[in-house]
Amino acid sequence: MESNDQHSDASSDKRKKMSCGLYFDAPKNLKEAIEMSINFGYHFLVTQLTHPSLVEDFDGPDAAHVIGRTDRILKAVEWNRLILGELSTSTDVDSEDIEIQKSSRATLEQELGFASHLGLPAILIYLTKPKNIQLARIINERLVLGLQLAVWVQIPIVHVSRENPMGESEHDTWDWWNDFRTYCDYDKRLRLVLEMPSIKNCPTSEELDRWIGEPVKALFLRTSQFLKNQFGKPVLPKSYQNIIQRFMALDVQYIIYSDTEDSDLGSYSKYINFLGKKLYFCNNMADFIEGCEDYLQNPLQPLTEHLESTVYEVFERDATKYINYENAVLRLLKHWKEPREPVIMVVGAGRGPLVQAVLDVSKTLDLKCKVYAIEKNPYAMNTLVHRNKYEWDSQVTLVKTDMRSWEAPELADVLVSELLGSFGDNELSPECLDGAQKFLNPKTGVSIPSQYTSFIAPIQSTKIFNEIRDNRMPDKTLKQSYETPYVVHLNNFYQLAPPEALFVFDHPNFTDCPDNKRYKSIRFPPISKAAVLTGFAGFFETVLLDEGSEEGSKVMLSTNPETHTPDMVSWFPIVFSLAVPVQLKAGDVVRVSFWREENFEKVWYEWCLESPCRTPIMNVNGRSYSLKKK
Ligand SMILES: C[S@@+](CC[C@H](N)C(=O)[O-])C[C@H]1O[C@@H](n2cnc3c(N)ncnc32)[C@H](O)[C@@H]1O
Repeated sequence: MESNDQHSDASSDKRKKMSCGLYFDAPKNLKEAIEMSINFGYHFLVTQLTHPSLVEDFDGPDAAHVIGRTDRILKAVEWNRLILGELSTSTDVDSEDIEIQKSSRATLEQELGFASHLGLPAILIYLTKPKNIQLARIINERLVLGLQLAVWVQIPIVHVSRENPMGESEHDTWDWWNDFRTYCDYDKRLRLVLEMPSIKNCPTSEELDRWIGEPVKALFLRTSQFLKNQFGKPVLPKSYQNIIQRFMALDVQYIIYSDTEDSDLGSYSKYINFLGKKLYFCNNMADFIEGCEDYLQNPLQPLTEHLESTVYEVFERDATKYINYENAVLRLLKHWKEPREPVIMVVGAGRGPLVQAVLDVSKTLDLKCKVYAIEKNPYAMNTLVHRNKYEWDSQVTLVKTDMRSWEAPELADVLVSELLGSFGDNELSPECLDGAQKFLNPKTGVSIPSQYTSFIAPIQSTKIFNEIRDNRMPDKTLKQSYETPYVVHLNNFYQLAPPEALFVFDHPNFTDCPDNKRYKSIRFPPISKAAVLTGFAGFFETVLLDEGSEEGSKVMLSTNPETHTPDMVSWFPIVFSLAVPVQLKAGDVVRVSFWREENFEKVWYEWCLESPCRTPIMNVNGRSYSLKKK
């Protein structure tokens, strides 16, 4: 059983990760129960720590000291790896009855102590009603005092009243969970176990989206929820498969609870494994991005740091990106009518993929071009020199310089660049291209790209919030960590509204003094479900070439989820966090202000929430994060 956050298991293979646990009701012989479960293909066992049947053999004065079964029945490593300890379901620390409250608290505290004594990786508790504040206080106290194990919180995935129409009132079980984890300060040791609903009450796609933004650790399935195929083997109905497919991205585990007569429990774990492989292979992007999920990366500082070989290699694996660039250059040069060779300058050439794209177009059109490659990174320049000699027949003029200070020998007809970060302008493409445009023909010169726009969307991701809180860099305070944007392949998150356009940059920008400062206040549509706002995800769209207003006249790249370029993997979103999560009710309006600021040495963003509450402005004067211009 994996109890802790494991974002760092970057090389793990999801195909092997359909980890299944078997729920075993108070087995008399725990050792045998484990052996049987393992033989059936399960990885862990869920069972009670204490149970009346486990202590009934004792009487006399010693009986008062019996808590549960003896720890010597298993080795420490077995307790630690194989047992998820279910706490008593008969306790109710939130009871109205003071006596029940008191005795429940005593039992709960004893069980928590016993679970720690046994060295279990995790315990399982249930939320069965809306009010769990006493339970939250006790668990939170343990967490704050340094509880070593994870707390799995089991809850029905859909409203109780939908499962039981005779229920007294409408409850959203997400609210129970949200209250509970909020009282526990979003502690990352709290993980969710979601009970699969009855088939007629499957959650809506939007309800699922919100659960996907939660730290879901396991799905709880009853054997009665399986159908039998023509060979008598268990299979899940399509609607359950669809739910499982959504949660596979979170690497969830599965707990099987036997509520039927079927003794072949091995066929259930086998089926779940089969399903894992089947659903995994439906996701053709999985291999490319696996291991990066929800992992915080610092955005690149392209002007002050030289990119490394591995980074260039990752860019170059993204065929889609270069096919689109090649297409843009091809569509532009197709119309070349001048009686001279077009001058094409690739600025920020890296190891040369865009130079290659230009040379390929030249060959396709049988149009000789004069090609320059401008690059400031001496190590990338070394690669360009080799490629020019051995692959490009020395046709390319290489210039090792900062494009902003280059005195070009002639004007370019086309400037080709890819200086875009996850937020479009956040790797200083505007500043670099404004500096380079002095060697672009002012009348007819074209920049590829000609425009880019950043987009933002409000998100809920307590996972990212906790990653920032718990893994901050030693040289940063907590405040600085929240004020730093991170590049993240978002996985465990819920987007609360569609992305809205933020800052637009056009190239070339032949004004006297290009101004790349920006300010915009964005009001998102009212949110449809209660949620927790933890920050904003940033994306971009870029127009590589714009040939007019007709449909299909633009060559685009996009990371905006609404218009994402299919199969393009070069950019993950950027995340701007808030310093504290903000609770939102259905219908609340999120309004945010964003600034792009600059001075002579750096560029930075500031942001703050205006609605439904106001927050202090983050990253004032780029105090925690900025992009250096030199
Ligand atoms: C995002 S990489 C793209 C590289 C390459 N075009 C590709 O697609 O693989 C940007 C490149 O631009 C270079 N660069 C950034 N700013 C520059 C500047 N002001 N002058 C010259 N090169 C620059 C960086 O060193 C880096 O190699």
